[in-house]
Amino acid sequence: MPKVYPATSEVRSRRALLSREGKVALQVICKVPVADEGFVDYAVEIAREGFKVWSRMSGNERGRILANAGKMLLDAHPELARLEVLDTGKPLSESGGVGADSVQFFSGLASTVCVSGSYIPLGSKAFGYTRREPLGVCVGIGAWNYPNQIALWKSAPALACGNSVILKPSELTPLTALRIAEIYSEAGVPPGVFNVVHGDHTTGSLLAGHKGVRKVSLTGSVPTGKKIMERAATTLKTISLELGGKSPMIVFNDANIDNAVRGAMMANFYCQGEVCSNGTRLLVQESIKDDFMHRFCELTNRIRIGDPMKESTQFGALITENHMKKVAFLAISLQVPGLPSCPRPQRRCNSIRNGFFLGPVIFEKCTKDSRLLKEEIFGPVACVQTFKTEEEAIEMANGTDFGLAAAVFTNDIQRAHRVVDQLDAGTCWINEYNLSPPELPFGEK
Ligand SMILES: NC(=O)c1ccc[n+]([C@@H]2O[C@H](COP(=O)([O-])OP(=O)(O)OC[C@H]3O[C@@H](n4cnc5c(N)ncnc54)[C@H](O)[C@@H]3O)[C@@H](O)[C@H]2O)c1
Repeated sequence: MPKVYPATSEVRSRRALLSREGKVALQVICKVPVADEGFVDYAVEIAREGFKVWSRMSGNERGRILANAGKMLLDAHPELARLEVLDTGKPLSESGGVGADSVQFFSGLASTVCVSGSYIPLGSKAFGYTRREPLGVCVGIGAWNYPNQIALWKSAPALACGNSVILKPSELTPLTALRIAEIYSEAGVPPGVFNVVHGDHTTGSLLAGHKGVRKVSLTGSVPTGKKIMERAATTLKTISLELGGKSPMIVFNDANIDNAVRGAMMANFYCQGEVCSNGTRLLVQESIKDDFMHRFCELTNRIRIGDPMKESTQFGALITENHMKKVAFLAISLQVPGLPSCPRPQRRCNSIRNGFFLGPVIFEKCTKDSRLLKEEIFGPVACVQTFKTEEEAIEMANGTDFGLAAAVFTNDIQRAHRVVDQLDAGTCWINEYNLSPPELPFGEK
């Protein structure tokens, strides 16, 4: 059952919304309580009780309940998508049922991979065996860009393996987690097994350091990852960190250029560029650069920016005013010298008053030591560089501290795998970008 805690202080979720008439309004859409130390203790206690029940059930029973939840989450997709738009400002067309497929996938593994161990014969007189056992209370701490997906990607495998979960969504996007908790509960997940605790970094820090918690999984920034690592070390708990990115997308001159441009659009402007794995460093072979840029700018100029609740909108608002200012600052003031190659959509954004809108920007003259190429911007800013040889492309691609993702676009299958083999990145795509089904692992190397 979702727990409701009395408020000690409040986080206000403030959003710029475009109404159906196209008018813009800044409004408070909800207030959520911030869990303090007492509430965190309470949540952990409840989750420990839930764990006793859930971990004793067979994998098959857990799988059946999770399969129910997966189906109910899919059915609730329109409602969850609208909540996600309210939470994030991203367009409805991109707020799809991401995450429900993960619950369905892990429901199928609950009675097999999640619980099975191995049998090891030790001669005629003995044998040994290994068991996969649930850890206990697992905490998920989420970022604001994909609240629905993060809640489900974190909870589905943990629940399938018999753990109980406390989810702390980002303080900027509190809405979907509560609806997800209701759906889990209606699907048959026992009380105390999936719990939502709201709050900011103080609540996250309390959870990360809590002695009753066995594991913390964070999706967030590198600085937060370091802090959680420190806090978790005080009680020697296991952690998983899904952090930031500055990923390369390499386009060779034998690639299908239309497909590569489609990939570059997905890798930079989907979800207003607020995607950790985005290919924001576009490395294009010199001989096709003009053709690539022409088609890339043409498609970028056609992006439909506007009311995120409209089905036809492709590009919504950034998460907060502060984030918009940070993205704009990095994008505009750090590019020296030269103007962006494709600033036209910016003019459309300027005509939308009061919203946190920032149109897509493409820079094609990025200098090697520019901060634009080094720091995660987490907004709709693409940086194009050129290379001459395969070796040069690999060296440029690996010139980052963030080894999250990468992609290679080429029609030469041998080259594709040869280059991927040398890329220092967790997820590598070939002639694709940001494809992340639940069957595949996702994340850092
Ligand atoms: N690799 C991935 O899968 C992935 C996916 C989405 C977003 N991200 C990354 O997330 C970042 C953007 O999200 P954000 O701004 O919400 O990140 P953030 O690090 O500011 O916050 C993430 C979460 O951590 C909590 N938090 C902050 N400080 C904390 C602390 N000291 N102790 C415990 N919890 C704390 C926040 O309340 C929030 O819930 C980007 O860097 C992006 O690349 C990564």
